[in-house]
Amino acid sequence: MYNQASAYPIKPVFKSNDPWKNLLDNTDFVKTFLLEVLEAYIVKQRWYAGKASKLKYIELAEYFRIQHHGEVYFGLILEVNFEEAFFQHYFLPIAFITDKKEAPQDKILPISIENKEGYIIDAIHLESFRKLVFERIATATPKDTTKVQYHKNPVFKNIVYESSRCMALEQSNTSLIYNEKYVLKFFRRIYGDKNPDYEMSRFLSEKKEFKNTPSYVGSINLVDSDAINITIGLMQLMIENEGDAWEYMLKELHKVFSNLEYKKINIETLPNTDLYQRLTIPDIPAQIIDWVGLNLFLKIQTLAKRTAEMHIVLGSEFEETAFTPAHYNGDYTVWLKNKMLHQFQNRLNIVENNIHKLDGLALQLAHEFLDNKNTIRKHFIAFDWTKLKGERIRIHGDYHLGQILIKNNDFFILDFEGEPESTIRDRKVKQPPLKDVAGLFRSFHYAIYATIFNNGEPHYKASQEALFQAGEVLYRYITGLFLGHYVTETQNANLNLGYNQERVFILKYCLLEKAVYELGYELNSRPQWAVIPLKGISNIINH
Ligand SMILES: Nc1ncnc2c1ncn2[C@@H]1O[C@H](COP(=O)(O)OP(=O)(O)O)[C@@H](O)[C@H]1O
Ligand SMILES: O=P(O)(O)O[C@H]1O[C@H](CO)[C@@H](O[C@H]2O[C@H](CO)[C@@H](O)[C@H](O)[C@H]2O)[C@H](O)[C@H]1O
Repeated sequence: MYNQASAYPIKPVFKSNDPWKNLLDNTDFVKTFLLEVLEAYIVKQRWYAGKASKLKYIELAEYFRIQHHGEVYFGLILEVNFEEAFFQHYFLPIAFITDKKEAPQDKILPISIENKEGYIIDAIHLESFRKLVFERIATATPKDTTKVQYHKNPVFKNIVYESSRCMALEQSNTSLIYNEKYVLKFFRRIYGDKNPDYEMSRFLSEKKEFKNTPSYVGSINLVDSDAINITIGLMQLMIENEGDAWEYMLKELHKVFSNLEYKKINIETLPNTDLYQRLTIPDIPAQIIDWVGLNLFLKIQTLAKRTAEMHIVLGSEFEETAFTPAHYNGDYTVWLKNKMLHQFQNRLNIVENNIHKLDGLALQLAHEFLDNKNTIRKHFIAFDWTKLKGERIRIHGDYHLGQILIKNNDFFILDFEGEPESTIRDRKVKQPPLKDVAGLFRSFHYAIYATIFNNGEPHYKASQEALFQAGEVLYRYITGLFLGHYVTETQNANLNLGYNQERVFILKYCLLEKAVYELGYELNSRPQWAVIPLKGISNIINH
């Protein structure tokens, strides 16, 4: 039998006399495959989101065939059950190959089928599978009523397969590039509903023709045994880009912090401004422009404009109820407070369980976080909808600099899947658009502190305290300028964000929420980064 601890054996671990196309009807095979192979395989995958929990067992929830003449692939929907009494679903397409050169990586299981020795592999590594999927989307008919439904935007006619490759990026799903022109994202973790990325992509690009997101090309949805529509794949036009806004920001900020010494700037005498004041470029003192450079401020202005345009489009629907704007009410408030308190309790627990991983400033700030738990809890409870007059709309939900591509000095917004930890229903709840703005502001804060922590002393001569001080001044001007443009744009388009005090209240509420969310994300996936949200939380509760 297969030993999970060892490397894959050379000899097939399973022999089947059934043909490949019937293999999943063989209950012995399914049992061995799930129990003895997939458990070991899945936990090593980049897209597996259950790493912080203890896997109990895997079940095959559903499977379907993707086939053409003699070519057969299986799409597996795996239900991963955890010791902590919850489950997650994953999509894994599989293929059988007899020539291992066909897929040098990611062999799941050596197997002998009808005396032919070979491997079961993740089908995305096989060109013939990628080609078949592409052709299915390219030739999709407007009304597909089969179990696996392929859809395409009618604008895309006569697309012929030329090439395909895996994107090979650090990402939570798996994206393929076709003809160097299209990106097909296979969702790995899947939910019993249409994926918000699919819904938002169709709404923004197909229905509203919003230009600053990749155009929707097509999709694959599975209609499961309960007639629920599950999104498996989303195809969009590829945006040839110069990198993402996170990389751009880190590069720019390194220059900005280097300028402190290069331009002999006295951090103590830098002019300052109030937090979350609406600014325009003429409001920014010459000394600050000289230090930071006008270019970065102009970029922030463009990003504010694109963000506002996205929200204006998302707030412009009057028919499709999934997108029509809503007002604050009691139900929303109960939902929000429950969610916040649950998330906060979970974060307290994560911090307590991981405090041994922290030292120095991070440890000090973690103690401050725990000591302030009542203050933070009160902040989350202090949400009084009767005082709020603005609108709630569908939002991006996980808006940060890593979700934005840069091309020709412009920004393109991607990945509308929503916050990874939220349930699929929660991700579709209409939220204040300022929640996205808060996501981005946290990202500016992250970029500033990542620059200080990553480059630190060897590069910058100033003390860490002085760098924090300069970083906070910079944060105030960047966010103020962003707000100035964002609020003006949305007001001109009659998107109601509420009155000034309301806007600042929502922004601060969402900033703390996001920083608390991030603390859990970092402690679970990269504890050395936890200092960044901890510093963010400290700044928010102390100002
Ligand atoms: N349409 C596109 N054009 C160009 N690059 C893209 C496109 N879609 C995704 N990418 C690249 O792939 C990365 C991951 O995409 P994303 O949708 O965020 O996937 P995930 O949900 O797996 O995080 C993006 O950060 C971007 O670099
Ligand atoms: O995988 P996703 O992109 O959906 O988002 C998760 O991972 C993000 C990190 O890649 C994480 O973002 C946090 O770190 C970013 C820098 O790496 C920073 O720009 C973001 O502001 C910060 O939230 C995100 O929170 C998490 O959901």
